[in-house]
Amino acid sequence: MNEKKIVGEKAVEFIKDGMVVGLGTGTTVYYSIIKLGKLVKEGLNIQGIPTSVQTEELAKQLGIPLVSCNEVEQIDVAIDGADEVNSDLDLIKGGGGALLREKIIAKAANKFIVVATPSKMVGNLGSFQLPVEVAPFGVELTEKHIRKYGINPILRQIEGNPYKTDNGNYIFDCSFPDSLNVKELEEKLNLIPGVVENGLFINMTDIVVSLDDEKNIVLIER
Ligand SMILES: O=C(CO)[C@H](O)[C@H](O)COP(=O)(O)O
Repeated sequence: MNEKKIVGEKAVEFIKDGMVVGLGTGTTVYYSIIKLGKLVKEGLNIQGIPTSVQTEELAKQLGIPLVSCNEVEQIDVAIDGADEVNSDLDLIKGGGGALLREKIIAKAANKFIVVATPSKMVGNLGSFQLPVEVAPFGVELTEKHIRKYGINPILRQIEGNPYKTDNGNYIFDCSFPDSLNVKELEEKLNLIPGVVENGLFINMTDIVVSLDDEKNIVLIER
């Protein structure tokens, strides 16, 4: 049973003809995008807004018409994955490094749908290290400010070099103590000069598509 495929494809039922659709990034929403590509070939008329270069390339291969977020009046629905989802439907995202574009699109969407296998559902956010996107300029100063909150930031590396996002920035993967309130943490991090965005998505999710203990599809609404 491919859980990612099941939840990914289910979310596509929310997409109707004529919609502008935010296309998330990752291995779960991948199945939503593949399904959308099939439906487009069968005549579904949508415009997609990709949240990463990786998703843009996939959508192009599948023939999904794309549009820039600056060219549309509104985004009807955005579908995306998550690294963690708590019972308030707050999220940690950014494991794939696309958190900035994902958050811009999720915030702009009339409906934000998260596709999450049961392994992503947690009691408290924070077992997954929180991705924080930072400007390369002054990165060591930014790191010192992040540490002041009791957070332990580790610069994401790829082949011995700092990982670079699609926006040319770096990412700190941050472990933080349970005592920190995630709603406050989201705001505090973004007040630090040099922090571009963080992967806490608070009060943004409308629906989570997941599976229950019997592996039935469940729609959890906020
Ligand atoms: O936030 C993300 C990318 O920045 C992804 O949505 C998140 O990492 C989940 O990915 P996957 O579905 O592959 O587990």
